Amino acid sequence: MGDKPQTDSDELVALRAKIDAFDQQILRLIQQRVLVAADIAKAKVASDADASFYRPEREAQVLRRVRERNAVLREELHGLVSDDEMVRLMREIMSTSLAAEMPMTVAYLGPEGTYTQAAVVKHFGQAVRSLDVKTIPDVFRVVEQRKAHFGVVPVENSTEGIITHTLDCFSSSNLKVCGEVQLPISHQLLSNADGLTNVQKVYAHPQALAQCREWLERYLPDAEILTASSNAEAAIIASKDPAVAAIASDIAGRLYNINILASGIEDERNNTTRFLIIGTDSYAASGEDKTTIMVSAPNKVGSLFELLKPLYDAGVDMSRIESRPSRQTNWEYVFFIDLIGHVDDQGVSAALEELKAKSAYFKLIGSYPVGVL
Ligand SMILES: C=C(O[C@@H]1C=C(C(=O)O)C=C[C@H]1O)C(=O)O
Repeated sequence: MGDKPQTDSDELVALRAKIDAFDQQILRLIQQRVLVAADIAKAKVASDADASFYRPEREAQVLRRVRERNAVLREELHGLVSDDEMVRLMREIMSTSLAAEMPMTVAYLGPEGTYTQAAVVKHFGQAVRSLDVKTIPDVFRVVEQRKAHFGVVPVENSTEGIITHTLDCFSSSNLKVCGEVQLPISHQLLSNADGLTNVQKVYAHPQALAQCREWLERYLPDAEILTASSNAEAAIIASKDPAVAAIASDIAGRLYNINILASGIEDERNNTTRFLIIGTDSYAASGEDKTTIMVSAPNKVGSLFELLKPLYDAGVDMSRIESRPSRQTNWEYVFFIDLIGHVDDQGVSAALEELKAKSAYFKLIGSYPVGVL
């Protein structure tokens, strides 16, 4: 390396010309793809003025096909782009396309920098408008009031289990689940303190505190532990006082100008949170779907067994069951059940009809594509 500007070899010049030619094609194809999507939007509105342009089931099918086709292309071309990466790129192209037609607003548990916001971007892509609200019930409220097209709420965590607050919101809301997204969660200890010994207080959302309990006991046994309404809220508090630390994401650290004192402090590796997408509409089957229902069994011996029997008989897989107090009568429960399949699938709909007939209360919370990203 000398002072002279480097001259590119003929080989490099030729390879760059190849890249330029591909870029031209990619640009043209993206513009053309978006124009076709715009035609689809017009056709949808022509057949139904209230039609929603966004179709989660179709997007899931497109992304699944990208994953399958990419696996074939990797073989054929000895391609280097992983299936996950290709799906993410396609997610962004669809996101941009949708925003060009109909900018969508998605409400989430704020403030900016929460994991829920990261889940919004993962599911809808960067082009979506995200609207931060203060609480999980507020997410439901703004979607009900049509101030946002969709909402994203956390529902369960692989370390800490169910987020009861979210399930309880479904009891009093008629919103439908129309999607799910999983996000690996890695927590950082954010603080502008000069080393761990100078941290006097730690703020975090109760879920994050629970996911980092062992780490805190080991490395900050003397710090006062305090809860915040969200991890990003905790980060804001920590940004104002160097004696305070917050448990939050690296995104929150960058956003609020706080250093990372320790990273990956969650007790379980593979710590993952599952989020639900909530909206006002139901959608058709994507081919690989889940259904969530809320039921209560009549108050007599063996009734839960009786209630679930139709699912068992029809061979419908139950992937989760959670019980919550009914909030009507003490010691009576409602059950939240996730099934594999869509309510329009023949086996599922027949089994659900039977289950409904046997239940004291039944509500379909939604059928939605199994998360692709
Ligand atoms: C183009 C459509 O509408 C929207 C855009 C999609 C896309 O860009 O691929 C897919 C589903 C919808 O969210 C469609 O329904 O096919």
